[in-house]
Amino acid sequence: MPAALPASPLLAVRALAFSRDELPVFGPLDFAVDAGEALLVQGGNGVGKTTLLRVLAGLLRADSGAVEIAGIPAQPRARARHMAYLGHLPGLKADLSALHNLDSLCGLHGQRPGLGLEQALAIVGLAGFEDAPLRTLSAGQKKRLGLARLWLSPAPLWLLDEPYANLDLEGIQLVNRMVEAHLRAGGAALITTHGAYAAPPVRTRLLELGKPLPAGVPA
Ligand SMILES: Nc1ncnc2c1ncn2[C@@H]1O[C@H](COP(=O)(O)OP(=O)(O)OP(=O)(O)O)[C@@H](O)[C@H]1O
Repeated sequence: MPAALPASPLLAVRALAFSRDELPVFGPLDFAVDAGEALLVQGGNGVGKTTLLRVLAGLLRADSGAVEIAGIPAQPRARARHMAYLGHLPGLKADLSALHNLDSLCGLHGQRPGLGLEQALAIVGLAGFEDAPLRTLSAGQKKRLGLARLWLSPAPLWLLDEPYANLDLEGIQLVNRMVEAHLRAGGAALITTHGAYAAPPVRTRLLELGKPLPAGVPA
């Protein structure tokens, strides 16, 4: 009997590079993330963490390199099915209520079965805020609404840009519990952070991005 082939990683990145105005922002980078695993993308301000996640999400085009999702080249349809992106601007509308925001995002990107919108709001501590317009929520409450959206997403690969920003201690623990449960269920997560202070206790790889020196600055 032939030996079983190893399964492809959920995300595989080869020689991925991105530059702006011919100045390198990151890369070439090679890494992989398996199901059940987190990749912590670390580095100081301006090293390219957000840019990397936006390239992976297909929001920016890389100069060179390849991105594969479960062994398949990351075309827009594969990205839409497999990736959920939580960024600084999580695609929420200021004049819609918390519930309507979730409803419209689930309509666009899908919703995992067996979990209601109100239930997701309660999980992130927003019970009672269903009808509140987004513009009346605090920065941390908006982040929690983004987390409810994430929790409702059926996508296995989470791209989390500074998920702890604006959250209180209980919110930070909520993110870590969500990541743990998502990985236990066979998902994976890329998490950008300035430091290791809030890393969830899960199987984790590290990707340290370094700062490219500005032109004219001595090494
Ligand atoms: N829209 C843009 N136009 C031009 N340059 C940009 C733009 N966005 C980011 N940059 C530059 O690209 C580099 C990487 O930025 P990026 O936001 O990816 O860094 P980061 O590591 O996420 O930083 P931070 O920790 O401060 O959020 C920085 O030098 C930044 O100045």
